[in-house]
Amino acid sequence: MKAPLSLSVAGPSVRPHSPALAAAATLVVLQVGITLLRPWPLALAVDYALGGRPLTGHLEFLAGMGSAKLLVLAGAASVGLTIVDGLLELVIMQTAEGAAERIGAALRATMFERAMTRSLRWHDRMRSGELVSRLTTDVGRVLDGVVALTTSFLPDAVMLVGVLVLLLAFDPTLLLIGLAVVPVLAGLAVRQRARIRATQQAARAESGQLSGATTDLLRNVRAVQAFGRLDHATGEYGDRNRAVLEAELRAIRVDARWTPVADVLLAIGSALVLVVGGLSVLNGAMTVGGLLVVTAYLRDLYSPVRGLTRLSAVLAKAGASAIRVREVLECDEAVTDRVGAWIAPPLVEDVRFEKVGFRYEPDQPVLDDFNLRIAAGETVCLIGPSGIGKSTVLHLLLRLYEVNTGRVLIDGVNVRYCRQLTVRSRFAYVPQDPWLLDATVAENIAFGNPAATRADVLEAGRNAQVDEFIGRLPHGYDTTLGESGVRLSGGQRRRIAIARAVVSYAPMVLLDEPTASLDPRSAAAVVKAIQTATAHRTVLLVTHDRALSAIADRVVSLSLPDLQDELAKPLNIADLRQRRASGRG
Ligand SMILES: Nc1ncnc2c1ncn2[C@@H]1O[C@H](COP(=O)(O)OP(=O)(O)OP(=O)(O)O)[C@@H](O)[C@H]1O
Repeated sequence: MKAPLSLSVAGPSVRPHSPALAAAATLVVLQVGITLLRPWPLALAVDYALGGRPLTGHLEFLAGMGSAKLLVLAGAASVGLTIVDGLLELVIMQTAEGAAERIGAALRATMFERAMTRSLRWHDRMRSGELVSRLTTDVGRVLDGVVALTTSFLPDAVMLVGVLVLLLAFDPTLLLIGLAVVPVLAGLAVRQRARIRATQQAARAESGQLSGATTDLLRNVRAVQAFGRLDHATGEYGDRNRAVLEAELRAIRVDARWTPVADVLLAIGSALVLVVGGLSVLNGAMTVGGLLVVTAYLRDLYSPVRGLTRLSAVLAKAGASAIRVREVLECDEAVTDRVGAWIAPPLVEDVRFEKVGFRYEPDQPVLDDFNLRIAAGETVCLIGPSGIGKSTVLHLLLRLYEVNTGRVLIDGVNVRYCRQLTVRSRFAYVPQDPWLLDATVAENIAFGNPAATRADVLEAGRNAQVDEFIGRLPHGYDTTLGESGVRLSGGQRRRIAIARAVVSYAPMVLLDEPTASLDPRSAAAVVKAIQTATAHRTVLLVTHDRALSAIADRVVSLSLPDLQDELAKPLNIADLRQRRASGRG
């Protein structure tokens, strides 16, 4: 079966919960046994209590009972079976659904972890809304498939076999008549499953696009309002929304068309049995109770047939979602550590770019034969026109992307052979967009160093000039910043990002346009913060700000390749320290 195979994507998350699922499946089989017993009290009432048939054979123990007592017994048995059935249903629901929720949580956690460790190249392509849709809706549908497999497939199959055996023993002719419609039904179910799967796949793809667009538009609500482009936003959302609606309606039409077809076919089978069985009753070849039992069993036979065809639709939907879940789980696009990767050196000599070539897209080189050496303790300012690749240089140092050619070295060791986490721990990064979380000021600063104490955070805040504005926030360092730090000004956000770098104690600080678009007063505060924060550290600074570039020991221009050889030369550290001491650094 194709759909269950695709559900194997949930396998590792299912395994720890397979005992619970197995228990649920066993109880469901027990429930099938109860269902198979349910027609018999009616037969007892009709044939023996009302019809006066003699109680012989395995019913002889009831022979002394009068008709009234037999009727009460039949009623009580019917109620008793219903109660047991209900209790089983309760336990099955709790066990299976509970296990499904746990499996869902585990699957989401695995997917999230997977997504968080994929390369930025992958994230550049995958919209975050699309990813959210896969983590939530698609995981939910895969779980529906797992639950349906546990609670429907096995019992329906057991029920089918059980009823077939009983009917075969009871009346093989009527069984054959009743089964006449089943091959037609099965053929239609197979075709239907393929159609449902295709329409569901299309609907899920459209839904993912809608989630992507929604996240993008909501994140940019400020731009939409500031530019008065509500028409554009609602237009784009409306188009995507309509596309989802149309795809879902198509999927519903395909799904719904199936129900009446199956019901009519099954009704034809029942009618044939009723006519032929009724004639047998009239001929005296069969009792009324017997006919009632056969028709009840036939209903029980059709119920799993209908159940299995419905299951096929659920699995088709789950299969479409499983493909989308699998795309995340099985994506191996990541910056990975080699087996036996080293701990990155402590950065006591230098960092070097040697003949580095890099491109985000195959046909668009960003860096080509790029060389740069930054000695430990040095502050280098990287300048160059917009889009030349300055931020890219910082990304390559952090090993957020792998270089295509050449090498990035820390103390002479290629970062490619070092564990990513240890490489990143050598750098404190202040990105152009400060990347603040929806957490408190203190939590945002401590993000730079999980071991930071409250005192470390406050000291970093002091050094990064956060103290200058913290008094104006309602709860000081415990004020929640809102999504992306919306409750702060640009300069305030940058100073928190600098405090985050300060608290990290990494030997080298990477700063990307930290004073861009700030007014002179805020820029001066940020420059002061940087000077305090970067004392005694190696610094690579990207800026167009003259005041800020003045704190550098060297300025490197990315637009002048002929300078690069000169810049790659080692710097005299003693000279550097002397210049720093004399106040030039
Ligand atoms: N994630 C990405 N995917 C594809 N191309 C990218 C990506 N990030 C940057 N680029 C491209 O790479 C080039 C270098 O970008 P980068 O951000 O390094 O430039 P920059 O010199 O820092 O520019 P600016 O001064 O404007 O910040 C640009 O042409 C940019 O379009």
